[in-house]
Amino acid sequence: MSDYEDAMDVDAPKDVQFGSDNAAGKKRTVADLPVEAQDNLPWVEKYRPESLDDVSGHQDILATINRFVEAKRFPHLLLYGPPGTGKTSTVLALARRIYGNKNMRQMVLELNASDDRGIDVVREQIKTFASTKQIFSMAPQTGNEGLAGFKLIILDEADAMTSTAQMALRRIMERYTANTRFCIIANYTHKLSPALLSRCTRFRFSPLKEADIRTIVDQVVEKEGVKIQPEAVGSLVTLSKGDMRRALNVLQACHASSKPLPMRDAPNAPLPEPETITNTTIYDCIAAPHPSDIQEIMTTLLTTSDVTSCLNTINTLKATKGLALADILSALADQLQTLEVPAHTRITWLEGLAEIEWRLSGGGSEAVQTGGLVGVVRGGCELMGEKGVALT
Ligand SMILES: Nc1ncnc2c1ncn2[C@@H]1O[C@H](COP(=O)(O)OP(=O)(O)OP(=O)(O)O)[C@@H](O)[C@H]1O
Repeated sequence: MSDYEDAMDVDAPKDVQFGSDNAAGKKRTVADLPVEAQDNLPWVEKYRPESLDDVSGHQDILATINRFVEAKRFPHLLLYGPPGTGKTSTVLALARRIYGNKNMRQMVLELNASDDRGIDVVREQIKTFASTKQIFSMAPQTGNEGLAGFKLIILDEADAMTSTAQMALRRIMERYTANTRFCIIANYTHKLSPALLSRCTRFRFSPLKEADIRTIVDQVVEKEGVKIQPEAVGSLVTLSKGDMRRALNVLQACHASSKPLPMRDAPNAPLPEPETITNTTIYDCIAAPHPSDIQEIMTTLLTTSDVTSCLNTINTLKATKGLALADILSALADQLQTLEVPAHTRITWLEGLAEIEWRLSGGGSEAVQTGGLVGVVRGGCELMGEKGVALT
């Protein structure tokens, strides 16, 4: 059944499925699922914010959206920004606030534009949904009756839509503005047509601040009884680079791998305590180079003028720890930034590292670019002459 049919098919009996509805039309939430089913859910779904208040960070955006709801005036919305920052969660929480769980099913059409991105989807599914009149009286308890008179179409990953589909969409947006609002979600605005952009109020979801990720991670750690060292939480938060989905997925993977498996010959024997998650567990799970490895590479590059031995150090670490040059490059760039060096050395490093990253992303050879990395860092050091760098 398509998303559109799913959204319109009020009486269809449903199996227990996250986000689906039961026969009475009540939207199922995570809390309605049996405890066992909840345990099997990915934590990103289990802890997806239910209400706008549960969304972490983005205070200004949430305040503006709340004002729209209170004023009962709603423009078409465009939410854009990097993955895992809460765009979809915010729109779903907003829809829940306007319609309540019960009516969401009839009033919201959620399409993932990267699945159904052709012209047919825009012409048929959206058009039919947008043009049908709402035949339900809205639940008065939401307090948003003025807003609840229109339908909401959520177009996730809209930057994957073809340009023809985007052209068709802008006509549809105009034609059905009387009873429909669009929420367009995208990672990159440059892939959306300017005509579409000008019809929406835009909100940029920037990468989440470390404190905002930590708040949710701490809550999940407590609720799930995760055994994790405080410094490992710090590393997880930093390595997530503003992506909450990444933080929760890594935490769940580390937690799963820290749990002992039942013994084959004594399956009912009580299980030993799970191992505590450490910094190393986190770095291994993310496959990020450990800080001590980066320190070793940096010390060698800055203090050894023999290029061959620099190359050997990096290649040995890459082979024994399974590190990728791209990961070494970004971690090393972060570390080099912190050093006090003359401007011309810094410029050489910044330009050179950016060049290597660009060549790697274009498919450049790891071996050749590893040599390039050594050349760039050593070249910057040579510019300093005898003085060298003071390493702490
Ligand atoms: N700001 C946030 N507050 C609380 N949880 C969040 C937040 N952002 C992301 N999450 C968590 O990460 C998961 C993924 O978030 P969501 O789908 O909203 O991201 P997105 O920005 O729409 O990403 P994408 O661009 O990849 O679709 C959510 O289920 C939720 O658990």
